[in-house]
Amino acid sequence: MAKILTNKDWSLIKRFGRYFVPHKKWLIVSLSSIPVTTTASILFLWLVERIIDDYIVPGDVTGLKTYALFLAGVLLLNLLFDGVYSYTFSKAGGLAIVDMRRELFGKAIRFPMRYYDKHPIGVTLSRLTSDMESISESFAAGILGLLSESIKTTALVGYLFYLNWRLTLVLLIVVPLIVLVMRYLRRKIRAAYDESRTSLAKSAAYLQESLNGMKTIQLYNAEDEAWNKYNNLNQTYCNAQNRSNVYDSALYSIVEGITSVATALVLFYGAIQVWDYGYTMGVLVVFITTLGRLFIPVRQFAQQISTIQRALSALDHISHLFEQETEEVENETKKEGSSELREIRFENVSFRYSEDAPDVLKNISFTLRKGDRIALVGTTGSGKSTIIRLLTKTYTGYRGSIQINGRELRDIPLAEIRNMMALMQQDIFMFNDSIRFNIALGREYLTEEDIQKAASFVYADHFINQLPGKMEYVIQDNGDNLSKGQGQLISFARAISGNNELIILDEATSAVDSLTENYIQKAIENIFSSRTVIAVAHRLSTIKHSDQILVLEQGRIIERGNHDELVSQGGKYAGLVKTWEEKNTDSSLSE
Ligand SMILES: Nc1ncnc2c1ncn2[C@@H]1O[C@H](COP(=O)(O)OP(=O)(O)OP(=O)(O)O)[C@@H](O)[C@H]1O
Repeated sequence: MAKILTNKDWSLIKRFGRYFVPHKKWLIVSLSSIPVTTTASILFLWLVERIIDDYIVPGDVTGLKTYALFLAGVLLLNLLFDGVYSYTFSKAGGLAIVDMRRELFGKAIRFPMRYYDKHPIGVTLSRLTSDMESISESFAAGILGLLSESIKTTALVGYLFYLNWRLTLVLLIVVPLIVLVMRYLRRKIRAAYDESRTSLAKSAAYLQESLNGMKTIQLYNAEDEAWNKYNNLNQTYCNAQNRSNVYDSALYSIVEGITSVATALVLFYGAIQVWDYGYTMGVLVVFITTLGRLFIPVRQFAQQISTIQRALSALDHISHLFEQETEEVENETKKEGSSELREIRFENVSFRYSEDAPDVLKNISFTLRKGDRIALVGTTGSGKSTIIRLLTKTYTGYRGSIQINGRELRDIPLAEIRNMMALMQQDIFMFNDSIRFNIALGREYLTEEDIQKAASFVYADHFINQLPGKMEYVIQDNGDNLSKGQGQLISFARAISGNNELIILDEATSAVDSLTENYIQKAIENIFSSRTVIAVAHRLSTIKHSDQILVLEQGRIIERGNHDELVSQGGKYAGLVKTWEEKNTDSSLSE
């Protein structure tokens, strides 16, 4: 087996072997049954030889009956312990895989945002589902059989040596040939499996993306393009899978052929030995019986090699996920209340999303004190959201300095930051659960009163009270059964309920009906009058309520001041306001 598995495979096995440690009692029971089944197999051969030579050939029927009963007992014992072995081994494997899956999901929910920027969700999904499935199947079908069969085979070969070493050598002539074939095909099988796992993950990613965007696909009549793309990805997967099937079958057939040759050789050479050297019929029958039994594991081994290769390929993919660094984990992430905030200071902050990308923020400096309201205004892509992402530590790696209460942001634990601020997002994610759940979002310290208060503070109670079931109303499909404005009000209630000092408002640009718009404006006024706010603002009313407006263009702050100051300066901001006043059709200040 050492030649069949590479060093990398062994290190993968060692690395994931630790998941078996907590379930070792099942492994111990399982492994202890191997000596019993191995002894029973040899005992079986010995009994067959005795029955033939001592009772069948001389015609002793009474002794034959006793030995036949003995033989049946040995077979029964073998069956029983084989059962114990499979059950306990699968049990240990199943438990280890559940642990592995749990740990991997635990990691996946802490991957930094930049991980999900670069890796489609579907790929991670496929690692967590089909790769895990494949490890679990391979474990049950592959390693399970391989382990006990290799021990039994070794013991059987030892016994055959003891019976007739010449005949055993004839039998073993074919072994190097089998190993060579296995080594050659192993590489091919592994490559095909790697390709098939990768293409499966890609097609799962596309499937997930198109199911998410199904409404858009249908609205834009893009069904054919989506179908063709999925079909191509699926075809690539199918081809890779076919290739691995071809190698699988080739391996199986070649080993089958080689074992047939070995059987013929043993029969021929064995018969000569019986005639020329006076070996008993019993020994020959034992050899022929064992031949079948001996090559069953070898044939199985050939098959198991592919199952194991599939598992190793899946393990390899999964290990990349395990190696992925996660965000800082702190116990107090869900701590009640907020950390105190006195001042946030950006000094000459520049940032780019990756090494080879251009700076999207250039020398940004501003100060926000407790109680201040700052509005970030600017054209699309000017860097407003990026400032928010840096402040919330969603992205790290900025140049310059960002200080909160005099401490550098990169040195402040993530949990402390998250306790200090709450984000009201444009694209809020809604879970398929009640409105109550979607506001509280698992923060156990929030009481029913906190949730109700938060809803009424942001004027969400008006529409919630009209829904069937009120707070129990179940939100579906990421908010499809709510209007955009209602979704925003829930996002406000979600953010405000945590009592965090700083509210970060990423104002939505989508137009809502005038009644909801009215509630949204009043909610923002309420938030502005009670908290420290930094807002990516699009509504003129929001901007006018701010103490300081930062106008951004291509990653730089080009103007700063309050509404009146900026209007009187007659610059970019004044132009934006003028355009808005001329249009005067809606309240958005976006270009
Ligand atoms: N995850 C990302 N990876 C790489 N580049 C990004 C990423 N997010 C944003 N950018 C780029 O950074 C620049 C600033 O984007 P940002 O989202 O901060 O703009 P914005 O002012 O908030 O725009 P909008 O008003 O449209 O939301 C843009 O050029 C954008 O393409």
